[in-house]
Amino acid sequence: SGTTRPVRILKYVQRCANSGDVLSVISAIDAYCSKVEWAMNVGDEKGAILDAVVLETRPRYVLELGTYCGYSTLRIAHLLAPGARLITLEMNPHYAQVAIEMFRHAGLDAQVELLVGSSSALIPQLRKKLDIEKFDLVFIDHWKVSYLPDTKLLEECGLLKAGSVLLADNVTCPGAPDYLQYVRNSPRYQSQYFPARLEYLQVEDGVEKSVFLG
Ligand SMILES: O=C(NC/C=C/[C@H]1O[C@@H](n2cnc(C(F)(F)F)c2)[C@H](O)[C@@H]1O)c1cc([N+](=O)[O-])cc(O)c1O
Ligand SMILES: [Mg+2]
Repeated sequence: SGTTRPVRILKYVQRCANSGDVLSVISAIDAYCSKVEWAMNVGDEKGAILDAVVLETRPRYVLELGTYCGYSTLRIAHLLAPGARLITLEMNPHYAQVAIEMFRHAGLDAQVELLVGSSSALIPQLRKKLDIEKFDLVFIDHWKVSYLPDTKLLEECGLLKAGSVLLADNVTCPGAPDYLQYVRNSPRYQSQYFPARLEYLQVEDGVEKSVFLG
């Protein structure tokens, strides 16, 4: 039909979730994607791991690679302290528009800064463009082949400091083997794996938390 999957998810949220209530938006997305059609949101099980890492990190500056419908953006934004900044990168303008509408429905559009473009174009501009020195937390959930090159780009651009936390989705399914090998074998990272099911399915996945040591 004429709509895209993100648009169908957004319409369901706008119809069924209470506006201004981020938790009802999050559960509406999970309800739709578990009952009606699967979508690549981090989901509730891995989302709870993301929540725990956000709460323990108490980040002031957060970067997300891969906004899609904004599900994980909302989970993160909901747990940030006032004054913290959440930057999310999306290269598909259509997905970006859906995400902005999703943030509006949740009442969090003022809490999130969404940039549209490729990571290779945007990451080198972040310091100058956004006046951000370093990120305390990076949630990586975009193209799996981009995890490693973009992590190296974040290092080269001086956007990580000792203690910066990288949390990567899907390191088991679909998998990011070169990224895993890098963060698990580099002396510059302390890495830890959290097994969890792939969103909305009985398939094994997991997230990798890697602390940059400087
Ligand atoms: O392919 C998956 N995810 C790819 C996710 C891709 C999303 O990240 C955006 N992006 C690309 N580059 C940038 C940047 F940063 F450059 F701006 C942003 C893309 O436009 C898309 O919205 C995936 C697949 C499965 N699965 O089970 O197949 C499960 C999952 O959880 C997944 O995340
Ligand atoms: Mg994912």
